[in-house]
Amino acid sequence: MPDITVSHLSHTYHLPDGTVVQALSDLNAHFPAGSFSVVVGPSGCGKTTLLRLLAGLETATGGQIDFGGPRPRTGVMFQAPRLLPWLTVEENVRIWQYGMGGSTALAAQYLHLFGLDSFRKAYPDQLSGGMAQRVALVRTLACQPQLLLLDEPFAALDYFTREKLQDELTEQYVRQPLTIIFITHDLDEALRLGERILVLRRGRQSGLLTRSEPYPRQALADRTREKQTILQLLEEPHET
Ligand SMILES: Nc1ncnc2c1ncn2[C@@H]1O[C@H](COP(=O)(O)OP(=O)(O)OP(=O)(O)O)[C@@H](O)[C@H]1O
Repeated sequence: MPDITVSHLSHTYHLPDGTVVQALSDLNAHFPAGSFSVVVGPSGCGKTTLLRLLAGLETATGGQIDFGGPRPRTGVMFQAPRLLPWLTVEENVRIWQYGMGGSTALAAQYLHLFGLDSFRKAYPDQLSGGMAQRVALVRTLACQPQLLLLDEPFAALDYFTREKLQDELTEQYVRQPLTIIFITHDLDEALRLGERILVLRRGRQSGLLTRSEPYPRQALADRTREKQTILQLLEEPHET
């Protein structure tokens, strides 16, 4: 899969009272093929809008996204698992694969890898929040995406479950060719996951950090200096 290049991307929303909201404003960004990028920034800076545009769920009002060819096979995951309550765990994974490729064997393989064998026949309301989100991740991966877009997928989870899922995600990332773009407002999560950390402020990129530390990364490593850099990027007037 080729690199993804975002050029002069803008997006505006129009509220019913006529107010125009500039969610993204002349954003330029580069997502190399096979890299793990994290987009971090405060609430309202345009993170979800960027992800929705990358996913093709909305059309940008300006600028372009160049996928270097046809749009890659894309998996999207949100903060809520959005499982279908009338289907079992296994059926939730299988129905997602419909039209996207992926076999029963692959579904079973991912359920096994993520420790969900004994919950295959369970229904979503029989799962904990962490387990439901793990199913959502399995469901996305079992479609063999080339591009994985994740919008704060672990934000609602407790600390320990979040760390476990972060490690499980990086384990998959290391195992298979995958371009990941992960949205978060949590600096610890950004530093734990990202090889490239794109700092977004008021709809524009205000900085980019790169990290080469191998996975799995220590959860409690001292990252004060990097956090300070990101916080400065969020404070200073941006120049891109
Ligand atoms: N459907 C919409 N209609 C109108 N305004 C919207 C819509 N979606 C987002 N916005 C506005 O666009 C701006 C960017 O929103 P977006 O959800 O992309 O930010 P975000 O960084 O993901 O925020 P959060 O971290 O709170 O989810 C915000 O001012 C938001 O209020």
